[in-house]
Amino acid sequence: MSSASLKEMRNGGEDYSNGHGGGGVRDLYGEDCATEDQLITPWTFSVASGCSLLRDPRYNKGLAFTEGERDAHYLRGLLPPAIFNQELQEKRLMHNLRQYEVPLHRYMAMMDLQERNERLFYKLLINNVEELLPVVYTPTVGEACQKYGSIFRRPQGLYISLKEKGKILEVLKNWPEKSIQVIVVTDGERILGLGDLGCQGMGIPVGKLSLYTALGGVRPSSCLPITIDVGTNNEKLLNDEFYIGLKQKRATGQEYAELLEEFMHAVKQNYGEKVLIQFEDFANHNAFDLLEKYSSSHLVFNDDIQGTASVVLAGLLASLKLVGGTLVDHTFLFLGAGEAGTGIAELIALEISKQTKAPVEETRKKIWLVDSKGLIVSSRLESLQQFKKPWAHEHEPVKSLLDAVKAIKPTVLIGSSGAGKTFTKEVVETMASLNEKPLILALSNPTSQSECTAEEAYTWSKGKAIFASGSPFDPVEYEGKLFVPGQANNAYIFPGFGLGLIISGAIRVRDEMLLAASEALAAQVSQENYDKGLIYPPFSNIRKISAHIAAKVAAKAYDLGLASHLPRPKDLVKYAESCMYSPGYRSYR
Ligand SMILES: O=C([O-])CC(=O)C(=O)O
Ligand SMILES: [Mg+2]
Repeated sequence: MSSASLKEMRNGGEDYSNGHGGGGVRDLYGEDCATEDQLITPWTFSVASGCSLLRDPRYNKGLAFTEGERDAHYLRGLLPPAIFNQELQEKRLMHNLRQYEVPLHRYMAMMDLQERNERLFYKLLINNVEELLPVVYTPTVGEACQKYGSIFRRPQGLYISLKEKGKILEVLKNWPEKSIQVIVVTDGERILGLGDLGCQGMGIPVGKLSLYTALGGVRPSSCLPITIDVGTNNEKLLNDEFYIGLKQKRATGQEYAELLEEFMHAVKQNYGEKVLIQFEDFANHNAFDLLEKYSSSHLVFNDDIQGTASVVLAGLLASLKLVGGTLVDHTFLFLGAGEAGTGIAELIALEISKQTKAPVEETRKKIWLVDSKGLIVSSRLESLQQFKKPWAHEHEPVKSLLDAVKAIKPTVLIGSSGAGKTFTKEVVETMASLNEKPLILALSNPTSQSECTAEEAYTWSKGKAIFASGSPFDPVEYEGKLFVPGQANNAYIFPGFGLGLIISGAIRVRDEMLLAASEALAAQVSQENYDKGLIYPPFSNIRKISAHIAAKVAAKAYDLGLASHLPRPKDLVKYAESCMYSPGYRSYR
């Protein structure tokens, strides 16, 4: 197939095919935010090329190429005669997907689609979000990471290993897209509640970024998934001949810190100050340090600490409509004092402090955490890791969760330990005996690590519990009544949060922005949702929800003087909506 050059460019645009294989129909995104309409004409040029156009997922439309496009782009004979519109393609693919009974097969079919026809992939994901979220994201993505070595086909992100030390800037330049707005990076040490999956953690940044696009409307071309490979301590992977990562124990200490430092520096040098770096699924011992170290010099966000905190706070604020009172009337008990547990605890304390004007040192006293050694109390202070110290309140030692529930008498019980089946029948029954409407959140992912199932929460509490979980559960019928569990997953927050940072050109993340995001999400829960006992709105409305979250986050960035995109748009919700990527096909004629 010959490749004839047929450029129609205005404004002296440049060829973004960047020497990594060319051809196809290319478009230029010059602006940080441009609507789809703006993107169609003056910025489009084409390099007619049949086969390479069909093989370029960003521009391929498969059977949806029109007669005219087939003529203009040398596609004649490369496709069967039928022409399908995108709706028919969507219908066909959804039909095919539903034939697979094994969730991992659905995941693989979706990944194939993403690599074949990106717009169709996003069309499916956006229009069938409730059905497909569990496929491309939690829980199936967890299994995909566990088996990533054997299902690996094409690299979907950048791999930066110890071998690239000293060359990270060059590695970043190998990525074909130049205008990056969001990076999700993991070092694979704590993938969901599944532990150290090393280099195979790549499924997580890929999955999170596909939600940035589908749920938050961030353009796919400006998203970059990265896995940092410093080895793994997972013996099974080290002994697996199909393992795709470095076969060595994890580098730690200075060696680790130096690689991360080089990475952070290279990212800023290559993409500037406004690129958002989302840390994902790092182990506790690195997550807190990295966030603290880089939050004053980079635009960084830790999804497991801050995103989870924001989504849980939103659920708590919304739940007050069902249980009454204000936040300060509640007592909180956590099982798990890692990133999620302490992150959520701190954000609750900040919100109570904001509402009551009491200092945060005081408001923390309503919040108790249990870790693997029992209740965190002041007599343990010396031996506690730094991030647990603020939660060491005066109390006698308590060993088990059940005893802690009995001693503290919480109104809200939150599981964030990554360990499944830890909310036992006795724990749930005790919560129900102490409270008219106990709030029980089983946040650990994927489903196998959930502290209890939705069915257990409802039956053991005799229908009294208000329940939400990190991984999705189906509705449960108990004594003739249907209970619909909520999904307290950070996927509600990070896409809209990131969009808010992008549209305002924010240069730093602040806690006030997280509080704003929580309040925005809570405000999206409708009376109809409350009537069903829900404390989160359905994911089917997520794009609208994300626009509202983005608007509140952007507003905060402007208020705090951290926004670099001036002037401030008048209607931030409308502006956020206008910036969102939409996956409809564009005409190449
Ligand atoms: O990925 C998810 O479903 C939520 C999350 O960040 C985690 O569990 O680490
Ligand atoms: Mg995570």
